[in-house]
Amino acid sequence: MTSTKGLEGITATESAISSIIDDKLTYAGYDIDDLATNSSFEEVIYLLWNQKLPNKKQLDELKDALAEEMDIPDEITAHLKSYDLKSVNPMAVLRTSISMLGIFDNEADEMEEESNKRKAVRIQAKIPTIVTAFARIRKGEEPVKPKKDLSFAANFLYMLNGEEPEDLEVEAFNKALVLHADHELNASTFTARVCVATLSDIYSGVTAAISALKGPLHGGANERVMAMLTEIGDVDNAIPHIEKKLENKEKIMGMGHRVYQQGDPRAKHLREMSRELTGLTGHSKFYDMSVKIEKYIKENKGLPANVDFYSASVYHSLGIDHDLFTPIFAVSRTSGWLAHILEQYNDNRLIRPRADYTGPKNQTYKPVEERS
Ligand SMILES: CC(=O)SCCNC(=O)CCNC(=O)[C@H](O)C(C)(C)COP(=O)(O)OP(=O)(O)OC[C@H]1O[C@@H](n2cnc3c(N)ncnc32)[C@H](O)[C@@H]1OP(=O)(O)O
Ligand SMILES: O=C([O-])CC(=O)C(=O)O
Repeated sequence: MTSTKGLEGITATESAISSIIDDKLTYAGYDIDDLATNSSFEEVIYLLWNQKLPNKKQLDELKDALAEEMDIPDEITAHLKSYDLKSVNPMAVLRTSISMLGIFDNEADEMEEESNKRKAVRIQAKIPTIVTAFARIRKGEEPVKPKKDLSFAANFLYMLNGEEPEDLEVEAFNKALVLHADHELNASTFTARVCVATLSDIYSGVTAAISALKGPLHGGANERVMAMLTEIGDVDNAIPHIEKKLENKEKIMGMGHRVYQQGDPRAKHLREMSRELTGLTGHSKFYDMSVKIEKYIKENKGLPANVDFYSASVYHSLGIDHDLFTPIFAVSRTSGWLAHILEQYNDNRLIRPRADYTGPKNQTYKPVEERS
């Protein structure tokens, strides 16, 4: 047997949901540039789950179904109030909350397709309510009930801040949701598929995916980008700071990608949003630093910025707490995870690769008293 570290270059499944070919990303055949410019997040949810764009009636039905399911059980709100709120990691809270949500769903273990589709709507609808309720509770504020007539993006910002957002904020947030929604067989999506390929339930699949997204080499990079920019503090300090990190063999968060060689097509949209929003909110220095770092890393390491790099300064400009950046990624990526989970159930086979054994051989058991 020969193994490939990190499964690099291995094609592990067929999928009709999204593709990355020659550095071009499409969702069900639609170019990400087209979707980022024109579509609502709700349309993208429908697209990922059905591999076609909805007509008006189908879109309205999905919006109604999401609106119907946005409220969360009181037990989840009580659980969100039960933590040592200063030290808890919001991704750990989210991971636990989605798992707990399954406990309050009577059909959690039903495996029929229609039941799984109902649960997909339920999970997608409730995840923003959970993230925003937690964000408010830890500040000593009461959760804000969802407004069922707002768009998905507007509702998130409304539940987070308790007031209806400006159009520009909604537009930016919607675009960020669209850009993060799916990405072929990334680590968290693969995790979700491995989990449900055992015929475990959909809540387990999403909980597993959240666990994988949390790591700094994946979704957890975005909040670390912001920590780095904050530590740099000043545009003139950007390159010396990066040089020092590289000397210490540290990775620069938000840079590099397993699949993209030239560039991540999502990054240019987030770069432009960062330029605009940091300019409007008096945070231009974070954009200026980011541009310098991106250029330096490209020239010196040949690595492109990934989706996490500019999303950091975009979310910061929207006034969002830095440790909510990764949960927000999860709110969006849930749409992709659910699409992949449904696709996996639809044509399932257990995912079980092999390992090249490198440990000792031909050992003989000795009783503990005889061991040195
Ligand atoms: C949504 C997302 O998940 S996008 C990715 C988010 N993650 C990050 O931004 C974290 C920073 N980036 C990384 O760690 C990597 O680029 C990954 C994890 C994204 C991809 O990793 P891989 O394809 O496994 O590449 P790997 O980590 O093996 O790196 C290959 C080489 O490039 C270097 N490299 C890769 N990324 C970086 C980086 N961000 N900063 C500095 N060096 C880097 C590695 O040190 C390694 O160098 P070496 O060959 O001299 O040892
Ligand atoms: O595809 C990957 O490896 C990581 C990524 O960019 C994503 O999940 O959006």
